[in-house]
Amino acid sequence: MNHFNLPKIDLHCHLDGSVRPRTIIELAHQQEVSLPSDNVDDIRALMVAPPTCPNLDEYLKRFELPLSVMQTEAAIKRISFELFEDAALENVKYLEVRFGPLLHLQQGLTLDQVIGSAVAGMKEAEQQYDIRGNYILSILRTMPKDRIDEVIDAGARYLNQGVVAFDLAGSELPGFSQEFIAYADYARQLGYRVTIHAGEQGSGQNVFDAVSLLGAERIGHGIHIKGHPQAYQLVKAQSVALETCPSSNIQTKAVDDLASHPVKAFHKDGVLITINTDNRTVSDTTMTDEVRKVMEEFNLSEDEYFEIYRVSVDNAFASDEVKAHLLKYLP
Ligand SMILES: O=c1[nH]cnc2c1ncn2[C@H]1C[C@H](O)[C@@H](CO)O1
Ligand SMILES: [Zn+2]
Repeated sequence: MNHFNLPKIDLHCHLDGSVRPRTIIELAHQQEVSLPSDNVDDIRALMVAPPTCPNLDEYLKRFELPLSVMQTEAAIKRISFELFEDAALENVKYLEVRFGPLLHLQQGLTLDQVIGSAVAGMKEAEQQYDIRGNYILSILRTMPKDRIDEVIDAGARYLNQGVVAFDLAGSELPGFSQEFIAYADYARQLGYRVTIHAGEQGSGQNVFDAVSLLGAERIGHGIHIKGHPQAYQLVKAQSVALETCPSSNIQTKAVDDLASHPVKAFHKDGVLITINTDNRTVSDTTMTDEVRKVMEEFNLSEDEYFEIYRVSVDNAFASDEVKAHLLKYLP
């Protein structure tokens, strides 16, 4: 099986967790940001979360370095372009990238500049490569809530022209959904689709709440619906697709190891699952690696791979035209 050649779809990939280490060094020089080292291997070592991360919060510390150089329009555009380029070069045909616009305001950019630069980088890559994409705007659950509506309003200018969805990311506390009902409602009213990180660090109840209170159509990770019958049934009944990210799930201790990842059991039982990277640099991975790991660990046939590919197409926040294009890659 040549996993590199397979057409692939990544629905869960963070911009700031997928920056090339060499780009960090070049941008730091240009921006006169001081780095602990100019050696690409040293920088990579600082960016990649160790397999021994005690938890998600430890993993999230790896984003500070990339974010320090992602505060100008040119840097955001370049990093967006390079992410789509890297994905296209390993046969990813469709990529949904997410990031937190509020994390990019440290040097005076407006939200429109931040979102516009990310979209511009993606569009440039779409012109050059056989890849299509969209952006998802993430709100960090631990940040003050006073500017969330501004993010939603700023992104609305790009809706269905590069921006498609609203997400909640960052540390996951029990019952977080209650605090975000009004924001998710507002985003849905304006036409955003909704996906929420839940059941990664937290319990299956968080998945239940994200679907029932926030209207999540997809769930980032969702591992912990295992062992929570109500959440499991709701996800199945409402055909909510799970964006699983196997390597990241091991690093953050959402699962002990790949063998105990529920991805195959979910798939066999009719839970909609997709395979994604989460963070290409922080999790030191690619779509080729994620697909290979899952297929080898669980002995998936090519037919089973394409069943999962089809779930990704069906649940992508893409236009009908893009979905029709993606279906052409099925054997
Ligand atoms: O796997 C994750 N779970 C929760 N939050 C995450 C994960 N990966 C990245 N993030 C956070 C850190 C980033 O700064 C933010 C926006 O991309 O999203
Ligand atoms: Zn994520």
